[in-house]
Amino acid sequence: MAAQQEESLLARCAIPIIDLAHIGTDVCPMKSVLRRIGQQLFTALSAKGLAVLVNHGIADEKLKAVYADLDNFCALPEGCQAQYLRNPVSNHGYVKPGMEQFDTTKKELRHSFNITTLSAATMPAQEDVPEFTKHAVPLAQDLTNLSRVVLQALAYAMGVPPSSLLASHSGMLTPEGRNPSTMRLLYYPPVPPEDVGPCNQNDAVHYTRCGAHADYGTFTLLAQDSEGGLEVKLNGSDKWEKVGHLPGAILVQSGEFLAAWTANVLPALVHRVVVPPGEYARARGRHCVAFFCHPDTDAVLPPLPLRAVATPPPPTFTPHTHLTLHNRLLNAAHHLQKRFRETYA
Ligand SMILES: O=C(O)CCC(=O)C(=O)O
Ligand SMILES: [Fe+2]
Repeated sequence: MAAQQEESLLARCAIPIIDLAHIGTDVCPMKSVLRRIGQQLFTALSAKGLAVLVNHGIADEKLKAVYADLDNFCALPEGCQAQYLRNPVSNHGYVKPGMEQFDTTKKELRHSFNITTLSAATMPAQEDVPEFTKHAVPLAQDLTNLSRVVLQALAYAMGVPPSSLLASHSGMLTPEGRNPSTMRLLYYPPVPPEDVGPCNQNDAVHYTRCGAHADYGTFTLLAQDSEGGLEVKLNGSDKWEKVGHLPGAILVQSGEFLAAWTANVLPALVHRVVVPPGEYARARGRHCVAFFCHPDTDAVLPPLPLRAVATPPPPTFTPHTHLTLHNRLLNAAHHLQKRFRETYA
């Protein structure tokens, strides 16, 4: 009997799929392809808040290698992990379950390793996780380059010079710490069989994987394994919908900075990761890699010359109340620090 496909946005072809074949390189992309991709991305992000990239050139093996490295990191003794704990200033390092909470009513079972600089000295040492740096650095570079392609494509669609958007994001993963962009490796461990506590329902521990939120930056690139659980609220809708899985694809989700900069023409995508139902799914771990693309800390972006877009639907979520406008120029740095204070213990 054929396996039944799960009902999801991807299964219903409800997320625009954008083909990056023939793009060239991030340094010298094909202008005609960039323009086409820019239009498709802009349309997708304005209507849905997300799109799917295929033929992006990042091999699945590279993702699987970092998933395995993170598993090895999570298996280290707590004392050894402790030396790599997240640095609150740089945001680089290991975030153990409970350290970052989006939903305070549930226990969020999630291990993350944030990478904000590629210096080997800040990565797990070879004797702890032998190939961590060897795998993570090239993947971070690939995702930085892919972000540069997305930025240039968006610039075309927004009517600003691609070089201006690249310039305002020029510090991604550079050692000077002038750009908060982050590659995050995520592992969600299996969830205990039932949400029941030792005595009665009031003592029950309620688990989730990642509470509802929108990401803070320009956009997020997201590669996930096939375990499922990612849900989104499409713009204008209050309903949670499963994203589903398309092998090899990378999702693009718009973030709060982009929403603020475009006056919600490109609204931030609200998302969460739930524990899929059923004993089998609960007993399985989930892996994913997110690349949070942010503007430079000192970047000030001008109001956009957006051509009047047909009145955007009312946003599901108005996330940009902390984004500050200085003389009508948008500065993202304070906003990010505020979000970190809200979510990190
Ligand atoms: O695991 C995922 O699919 C999403 C993770 C996420 O939303 C985040 O870390 O901000
Ligand atoms: Fe997120």
